[in-house]
Amino acid sequence: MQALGARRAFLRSSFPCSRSSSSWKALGNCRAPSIVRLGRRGVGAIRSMAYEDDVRLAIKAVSLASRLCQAVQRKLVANETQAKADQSPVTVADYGSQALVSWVLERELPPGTFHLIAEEDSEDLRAEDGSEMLKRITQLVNETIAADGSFGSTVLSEDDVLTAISRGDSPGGPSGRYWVLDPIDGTRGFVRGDQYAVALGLLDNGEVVAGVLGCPNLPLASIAANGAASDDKAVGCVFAASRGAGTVMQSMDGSREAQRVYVSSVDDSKLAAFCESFEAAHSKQGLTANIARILGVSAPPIRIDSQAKYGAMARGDAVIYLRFPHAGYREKIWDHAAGLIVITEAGGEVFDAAGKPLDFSMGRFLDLEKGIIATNPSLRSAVLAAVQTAIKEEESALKGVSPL
Ligand SMILES: Nc1ncnc2c1ncn2[C@@H]1O[C@H](COP(=O)(O)O)[C@@H](O)[C@H]1OP(=O)(O)O
Ligand SMILES: [Mg+2]
Ligand SMILES: [Mg+2]
Ligand SMILES: [Mg+2]
Repeated sequence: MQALGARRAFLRSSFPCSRSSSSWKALGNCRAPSIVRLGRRGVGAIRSMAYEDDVRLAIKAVSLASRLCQAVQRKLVANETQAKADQSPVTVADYGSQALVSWVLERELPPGTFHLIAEEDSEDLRAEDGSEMLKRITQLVNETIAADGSFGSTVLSEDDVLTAISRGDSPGGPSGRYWVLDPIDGTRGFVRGDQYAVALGLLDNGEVVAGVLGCPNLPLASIAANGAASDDKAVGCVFAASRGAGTVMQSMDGSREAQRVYVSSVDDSKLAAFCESFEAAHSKQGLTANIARILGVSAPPIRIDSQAKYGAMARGDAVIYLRFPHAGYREKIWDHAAGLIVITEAGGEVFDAAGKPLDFSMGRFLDLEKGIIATNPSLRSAVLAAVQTAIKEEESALKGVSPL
């Protein structure tokens, strides 16, 4: 286990420009552009410094895991995907990503301080018919570590991989520090060859204080609400945020400078594009169409898998995010922790259908009223009112009575 000094040295070697800076400029890019504005001073700046090393470490872990996912997505084969008990898919990349992030965090954090709440568990891999998959995952993890080059000649055994994955079983709760991981958010998008995200958040006493979203397939250029394609075809974004320090976006391959991003300031709902799940099975697209109608939104929905939506919204591609799972679905904290802080530190607000903030202090699940909504402060009341009207209309239609 490493001392804090050694840990700092590792972080500096991972992010060569971080030597002297305590600002967001240090996040993986030497030449920060003029649009990187720190803006906040005093308490905000002090608070942001509290999580600076955590964010840097999270970026390192998420970037490594994203590389593993990219390698798998390029040549995804059918026997690398399984169905879980709830019929959702899981791939070697979900497991590999979780193993890598867990292993890196455990290795770099001070002894005894690492607690992880993550989506996957190792049960199926420990079963007899999981052994081929475990072998493949271990190979992928070791190839990714070797290609990165910053961990010496480390080679993980199958047992190391199982241990790293199993570490994600923390129950969470209202006190203490917990890392929260969705190793691949949007596995259906990943398998389809579309959008997905590696989502890593940090909870401190039940509140999200930092988050990093790796979105390997998200275009660096904004997604136009009218569907028009940009000339800039580069993809691969990392969004990073921590309390009081704002949200930055940088390119995954490090070729472009980090820039501070902000949610849209559009305050006329008729001009506000909204984003939602690509999968109709994940969110009620009929309900969201009705919310859009009430708000007078004319642009078609921007449909993207995963928390990549939160990243896209944080930089202003869409002004509203609407998520209304079908009856019986329970939201998990790893599906929203990183995305929430990426949006809020970019100036947005995230709340449920009762207008309440999301509560991350209750363990692995979110207990909320009927849906998740994000928008900017100017549109909050109008969007919430439209959501509540549309839900009433839906309930009345189900009961077969008029809402009036
Ligand atoms: N039946 C379901 N309803 C809602 N969300 C689901 C359902 N099944 C899986 N999910 C999760 O929804 C998220 C995808 O979000 P979106 O619909 O916005 O793309 C993922 O976190 C996905 O889990 P997973 O992380 O396993 O992919
Ligand atoms: Mg899943
Ligand atoms: Mg998910
Ligand atoms: Mg997942």
